[in-house]
Amino acid sequence: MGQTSLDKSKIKFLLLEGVHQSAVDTLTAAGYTNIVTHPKALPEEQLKAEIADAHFVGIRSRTQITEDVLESANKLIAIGCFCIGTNQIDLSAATEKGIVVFNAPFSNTRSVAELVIAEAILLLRGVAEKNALAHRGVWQKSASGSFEIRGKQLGVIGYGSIGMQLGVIAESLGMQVVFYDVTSKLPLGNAMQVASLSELLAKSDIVSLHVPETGSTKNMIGEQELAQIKKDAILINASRGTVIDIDALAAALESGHLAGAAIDVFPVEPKSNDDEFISPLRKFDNVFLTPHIGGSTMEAQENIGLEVAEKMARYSDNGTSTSSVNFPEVALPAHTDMHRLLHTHRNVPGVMSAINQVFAENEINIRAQYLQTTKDIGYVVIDIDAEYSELALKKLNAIDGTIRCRVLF
Ligand SMILES: NC(=O)c1ccc[n+]([C@@H]2O[C@H](COP(=O)([O-])OP(=O)(O)OC[C@H]3O[C@@H](n4cnc5c(N)ncnc54)[C@H](O)[C@@H]3O)[C@@H](O)[C@H]2O)c1
Ligand SMILES: O=C(O)[C@H](O)COP(=O)(O)O
Repeated sequence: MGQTSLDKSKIKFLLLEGVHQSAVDTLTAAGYTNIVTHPKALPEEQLKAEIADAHFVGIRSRTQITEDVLESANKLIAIGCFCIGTNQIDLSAATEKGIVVFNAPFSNTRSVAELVIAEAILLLRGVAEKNALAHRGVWQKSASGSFEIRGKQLGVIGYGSIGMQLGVIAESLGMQVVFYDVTSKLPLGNAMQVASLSELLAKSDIVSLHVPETGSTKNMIGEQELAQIKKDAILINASRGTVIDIDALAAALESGHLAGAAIDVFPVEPKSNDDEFISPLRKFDNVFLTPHIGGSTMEAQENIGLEVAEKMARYSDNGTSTSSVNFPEVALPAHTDMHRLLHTHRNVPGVMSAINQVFAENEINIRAQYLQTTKDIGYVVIDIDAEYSELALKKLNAIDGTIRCRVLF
């Protein structure tokens, strides 16, 4: 592990929302000791106060990192999302400030897929409703409306990591899988891509959503789409709450058009476990309502803790930004005996030439240089001899277009 210009004990990691102990252990093993943890998301004002002197923040899906919050985070160099979704962060504001965002793109994939399969089986057997009735003393032994999952058609909307994993498990249970995605995807097993959302909705016995929260997915299942779903089909959403128009879903359940639903994510979710969960779906016995637990298994949380903490420690130690969701990706070797300058800048003509001029004009030999760019920003890493790093840092910071520059040694 490389050393950082700031003593490791002074680099503050703020970990929120009960991030798994494996994250703390990983950071501690990497030599970081200033780790502040909170079991819950913080109210906005407290978040602003605590993030003010943090170099790294670790969150899950509840903490909203808005532009306003980032205004208070002047020392922040990276955000670790200990989950898949990154929609809770204003990514363009973070990028503008040169803050790298990491997530765990695969660690809870299996957990979500397993939950969806379990819900699909139980909904096809009417277990949600029969269980609720039994708790109220009603004995409803009947085969009517109960079906095996074998031979049924599963429609997956969003055939990414979770959608694909779900499709594979579903096929192993004898289901047929169709999927709809905005990009062409290699179908795993015998799955088949359909050309339109309408086609998928009209064909499927079970419709399951696995898209990210974006402008294009907002309310993608509304009144019109619900009407296109086969009568007596079931709908599952463990992606993001904004994807379904929840009032339209309540109406489709009220009318009996759908046989049931399983919803794990909601347009508005309680801020903490102490707050009441309010939803028009609460009255339906044939609907599984779960508190955003698709990825909440011990296995997933431990793996996520390890994965994201490693990414943050590596970025802190040597500048590696591999698998960041908003930054040019640079995988860096160790920089033994050298000082390493990390320069983030707007990707406009002239910046790289101004950077290289600093070294030419001051007769500083570049021992190694790594550059990656995205459309908007460039990330250049330059290794030089130790004696020049203070001067170079000052000069690089003065270049027009610089977002941020730091030095590691
Ligand atoms: N409930 C939970 O606890 C939980 C856990 C993990 C992930 N999630 C959510 O699940 C989402 C999906 O996770 P993933 O790992 O499979 O993501 P992914 O990025 O691997 O896959 C998403 C897929 O959706 C497709 N897509 C995007 N916009 C679309 C649109 N408008 N129509 C159709 N397809 C579209 C993409 O092309 C991609 O194939 C995450 O973004 C996250 O919000 C929820
Ligand atoms: O994006 C995700 O991975 C899920 O929504 C899980 O979020 P959580 O860590 O808040 O459970």
